[in-house]
Amino acid sequence: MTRNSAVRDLTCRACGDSFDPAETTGPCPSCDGHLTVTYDLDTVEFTPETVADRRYDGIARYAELLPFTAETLVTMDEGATPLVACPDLADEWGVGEVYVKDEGRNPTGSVADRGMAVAVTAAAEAGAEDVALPTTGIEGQAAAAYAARAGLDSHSFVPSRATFDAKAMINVHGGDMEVVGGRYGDAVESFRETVAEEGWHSLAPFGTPYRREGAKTLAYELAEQLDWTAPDAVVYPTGEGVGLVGTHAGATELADLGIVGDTPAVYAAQADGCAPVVEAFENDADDTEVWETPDTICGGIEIPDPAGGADVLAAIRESDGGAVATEDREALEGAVSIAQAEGVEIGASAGVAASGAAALADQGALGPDDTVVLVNTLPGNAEADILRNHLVSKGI
Ligand SMILES: N[C@@H](CCOP(=O)(O)O)C(=O)O
Repeated sequence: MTRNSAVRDLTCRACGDSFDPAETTGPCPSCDGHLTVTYDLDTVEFTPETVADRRYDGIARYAELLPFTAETLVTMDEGATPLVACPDLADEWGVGEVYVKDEGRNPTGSVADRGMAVAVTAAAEAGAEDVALPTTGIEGQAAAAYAARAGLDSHSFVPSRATFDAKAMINVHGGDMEVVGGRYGDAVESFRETVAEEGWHSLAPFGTPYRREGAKTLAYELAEQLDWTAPDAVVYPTGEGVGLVGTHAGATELADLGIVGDTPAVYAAQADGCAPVVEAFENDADDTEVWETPDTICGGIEIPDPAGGADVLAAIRESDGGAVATEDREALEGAVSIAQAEGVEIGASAGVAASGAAALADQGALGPDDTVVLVNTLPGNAEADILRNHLVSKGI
């Protein structure tokens, strides 16, 4: 058996239609909306005790709440990343506890590995030979790695500004890459023009229901690492929204199963040079509008038209969270100060989570009794040049 027998169907968030997962892999066939994997939670055996008995450390540890069995997953033990306490930050911000969930310690060095493990498994199960996606860089690196492991060909559409490391590693994994001049929006356009024509299996964010499924595991790990309690707040650097939406979905499942009492408030952290989610949140809108002039040093979250905009807004409202934008300078300062005070190396996008959390603490949204988690999406040394240039610009 390859599929988890607890999976009920794929349900469309927009029109409510449901589909057999054996017959559909992409967006909703009725309306092109986002499909969500639903489970018969009554039949799921998932408790702290059953999890403790598992012989897996990575995401397969939580296979009862994933679409495929542990033995079927295309996995490199992604997940099982450290939750690092940052007491100096907690003191500085006047909040109870601060942790960095260090996703830079994943097999290809980013949070994208979680989703890609499940999405590439789904592609292989569906008999795909080629997978394709638009990417700011790290997701393409992860897709190329997992596709290589599954024996599939991968095609990444990457804006020229993506980091050298990510582009190089796509090639090192044998992935095909189209480097598109311009910014991420141009890469998405080029992807769309090609993917249908070639008949490739889409790994685009929300173009498959399965990246979100892998992203859910971050919430299970947080709960397990905090002795099966939910943190009060998770501050997530947000681009397309897969990570934040998946984290909220995983936390909601744990609450529905009665394993944790409440879900964390999720906060979308963005750079003020490209903050469509923050703008929509502040305007009480249900969906994002295209950000016409995206411009931030944090290339991984420079997403002017997030595919998951409506899903992110629903998740942050449902969880009593919010959205916060800060300047690039503050984000880089946040990343550098965590490296200097706590020793933890985080990337520029996670710097946005740090500066965003500081702003939220300042506004009183995070308080002295709160346990706050910042998600670090990739290792600091993948963006060492950006971080060091910030120091140079300060004359250090
Ligand atoms: N890609 C981001 C991380 C979060 O992305 P999302 O598309 O899941 O919102 C990064 O590079 O930091």
